[in-house]
Amino acid sequence: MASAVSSFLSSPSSSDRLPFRNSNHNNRGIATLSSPFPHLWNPTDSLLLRRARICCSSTAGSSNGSNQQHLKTRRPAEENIREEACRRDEATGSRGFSACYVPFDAPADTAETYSLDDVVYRSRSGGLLDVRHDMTALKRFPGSYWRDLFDSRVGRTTWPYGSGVWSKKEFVLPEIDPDHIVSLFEGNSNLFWAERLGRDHLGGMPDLWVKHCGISHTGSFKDLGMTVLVSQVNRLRRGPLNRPIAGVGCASTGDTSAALSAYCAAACIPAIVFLPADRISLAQLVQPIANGATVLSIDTDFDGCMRLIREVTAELPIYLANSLNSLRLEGQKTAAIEILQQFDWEVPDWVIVPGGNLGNIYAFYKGFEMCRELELVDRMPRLVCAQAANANPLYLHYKSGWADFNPVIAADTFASAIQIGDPVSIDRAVFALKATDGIVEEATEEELMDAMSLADRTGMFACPHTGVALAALFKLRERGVIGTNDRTIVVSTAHGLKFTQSKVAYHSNEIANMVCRYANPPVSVKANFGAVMDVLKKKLDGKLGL
Ligand SMILES: Cc1ncc(COP(=O)(O)O)c(C=O)c1O
Ligand SMILES: N[C@@H](CCOP(=O)(O)O)C(=O)O
Repeated sequence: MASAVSSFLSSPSSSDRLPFRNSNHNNRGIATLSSPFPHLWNPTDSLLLRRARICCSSTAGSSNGSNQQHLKTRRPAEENIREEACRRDEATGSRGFSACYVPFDAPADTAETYSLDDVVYRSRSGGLLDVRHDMTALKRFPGSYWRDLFDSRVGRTTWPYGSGVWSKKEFVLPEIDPDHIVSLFEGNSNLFWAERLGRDHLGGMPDLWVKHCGISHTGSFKDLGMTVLVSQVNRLRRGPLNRPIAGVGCASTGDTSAALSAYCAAACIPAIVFLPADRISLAQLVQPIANGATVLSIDTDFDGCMRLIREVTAELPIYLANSLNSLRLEGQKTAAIEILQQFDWEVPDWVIVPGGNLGNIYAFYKGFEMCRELELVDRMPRLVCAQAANANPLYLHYKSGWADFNPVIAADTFASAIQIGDPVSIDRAVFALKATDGIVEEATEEELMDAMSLADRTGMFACPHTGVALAALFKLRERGVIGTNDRTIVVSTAHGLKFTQSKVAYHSNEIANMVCRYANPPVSVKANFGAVMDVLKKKLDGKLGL
């Protein structure tokens, strides 16, 4: 496949390779006339004219306009939801909310800040960055205001709030113009009550839930972060900023690349993805290919790809889309806010997250912590990060009592998307776990595949990474750390359909040194009634009433 794929490859033309211009220019303006993509969501003269026309026509003829404000009039036929949002946003704008980059874990009064319009991934000292919101501005409103506002936006088509990410826009990218947002209405994912798994296999756990972040546009939680990152790139590339960003690039174990490619394709922005050759599933490989990305299948592991993309993005005007870029985490943190919302703003006891490059565990921390600080809720859940034993640098670090961190060479694992030995967000993960009295667990290949397959037996179709999180849950229940009645959320990070090869191997009993306890291979039967009856009698022994 890799060689077939190589014929798809093409490099960006050299004329696109303009140097970045870092700037503090902070655009608060609304949609512009100079978009490089006139065919795409372009606020052209005619849109401005239409806006003006619509504003006039909606005030004219409504002599008692204020009495009717609570009634939403249908948007005019010639206007789409994006245009409607721009018209509305001219009145409301960012309402004084703002955010900037600061060094990760910097003191409140740090002088080192960067505009989100800067292209910057590292602090002056080479450390990680974080997006810091103006909490004083947000605190002007009580927690109940934010709860009601977010609840009022769920499940609507109003641009951009129909997205589970952008329904929390004020907590994400408060200043972005709705016209620059690239959203596929991601988020709002199912919080699945794992009734049978909890009851039959975890000692009667009545309050066990699976947050299905993988039932999403590209089949993983990465969509939540990518809508934010690609929206910001769209803003930078379009007027008035007009930054010469030739494309967006990432290293990936399969899910980041799928999300990046889809969002870039939707926004007509070139995507470049570096994939470790022969280490990702076929379904994941075909996603960026189908979306028209430039796909480089590289003869190294994920950590090698990550080193290369960092070098390349330092050299070329290609914007980095990995979670080293803290913008991504602003979108991913909304999954935590969504969980709170789905429980009517009650805080669960435990949240278990599979970890690889370790951005997501911090994103969950950040979402919960922001809601606590702004008094949407009154406490924090305890976080568990679950790793595959074959790729467990965080687990080893935790077991050493957070002594020196040592990267590892990650071995092959069925949880291929977390086959990462040198996670870029190690500091963020340690911070999140320490702040929540968190725990790190690991799962062997057999444990993760059994846990995934057992969950499937109860009606799920989990991915192996969710299997890692479920295996951690089994262990913590066995040890009595998680109690029978604890409200527990397992974060499912990808769709099982992306990982059918591993399920086929398991159910075919084809995996060396693995018992495959829950394997359920199909039965081959001759095409005659007697043979079929024999199989059914044997299978349903005693349950046929014969
Ligand atoms: C399916 C899946 N689960 C879990 C993870 C781990 O997320 P993170 O890298 O943010 O720790 C990833 C990516 O790394 C993933 O693709
Ligand atoms: N699992 C990830 C690995 C890269 O993680 P990122 O969050 O830093 O982009 C993937 O799917 O590529």
